[in-house]
Amino acid sequence: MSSHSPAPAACLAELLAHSPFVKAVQRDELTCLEIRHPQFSADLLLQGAQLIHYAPEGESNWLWLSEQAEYKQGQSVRGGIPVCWPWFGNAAMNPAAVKAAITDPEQAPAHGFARARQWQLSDLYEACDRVEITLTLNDRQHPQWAAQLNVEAQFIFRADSLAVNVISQNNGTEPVCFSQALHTYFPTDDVRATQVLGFEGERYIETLEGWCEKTQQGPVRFNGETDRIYDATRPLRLISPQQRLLLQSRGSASAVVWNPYIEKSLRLSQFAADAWMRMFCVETANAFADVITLAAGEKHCLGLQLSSLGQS
Ligand SMILES: O=P(O)(O)OC[C@H]1O[C@@H](O)[C@H](O)[C@@H](O)[C@@H]1O
Repeated sequence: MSSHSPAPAACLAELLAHSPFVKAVQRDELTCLEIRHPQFSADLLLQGAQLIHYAPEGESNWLWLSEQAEYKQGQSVRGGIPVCWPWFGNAAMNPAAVKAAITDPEQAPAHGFARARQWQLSDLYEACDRVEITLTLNDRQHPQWAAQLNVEAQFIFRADSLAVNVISQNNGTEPVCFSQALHTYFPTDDVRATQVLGFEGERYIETLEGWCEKTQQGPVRFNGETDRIYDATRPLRLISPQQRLLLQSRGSASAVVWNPYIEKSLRLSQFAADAWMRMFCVETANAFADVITLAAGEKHCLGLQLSSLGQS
């Protein structure tokens, strides 16, 4: 069973009417593609190309989604996998080569503009063992962004794994430098009993201590506010009390590990005061020194794959 469908936005509902596994539903102001396959389920928002749910059949969501999540146009939903593009984090803290394409880094929104924009369904493939969806961002103009980059996001859902790829292509005539991240939120029963393995011995930037450089000793644990940019050279194992996942990346040499802990939680939107206990972010990135420069016509793929490590 399979179907290949180029899907212009105008006929989204019509094309999905023939889909065995995918339908478009409204979540308040946002359109969500609900994927209900016999082997897995997923919910993908067209705004931001933001995946907010993926679960193999019989399992709970592998992604954390805030119970206070709001589905409003122009604001990223708290949870899932926001796509930060074409700059990561505070624009002003990016290297000069990235800031060269940002008109006024002091005024630019955090994490770029793609996460708050409407993307379009451009390809859909459905089979007995997987669903593949490609979303394209057609509206790539922003007052703060002076470069010409195309971008699409591919999602490959299977019974036992999830893959997400963000493919950027320079369609201008000059080289473009940019940063980005797949800002994945993971659930945990208790972040204080959660570990991230695979950064041992790696250098990281401690953004909470004046962006100083440190070296990771042992697993990453969460005992306070955490906001670090790691060199990432190996697959990561995310070990929480109820879930053990393997996170593999491609086209990325950096990863951001984030938990707001108690005080910063109070300042976050769509975030309960105690939600810091139930989530952590490990973001597959091109950030800090690991930025991407594309010559005219060149492409780059930033990707992640999540699979289960089984029970301990
Ligand atoms: O609230 P936002 O804009 O989604 O950002 C959440 C967090 O995203 C992380 O990537 C940053 O390292 C944090 O500093 C930031 O607080």
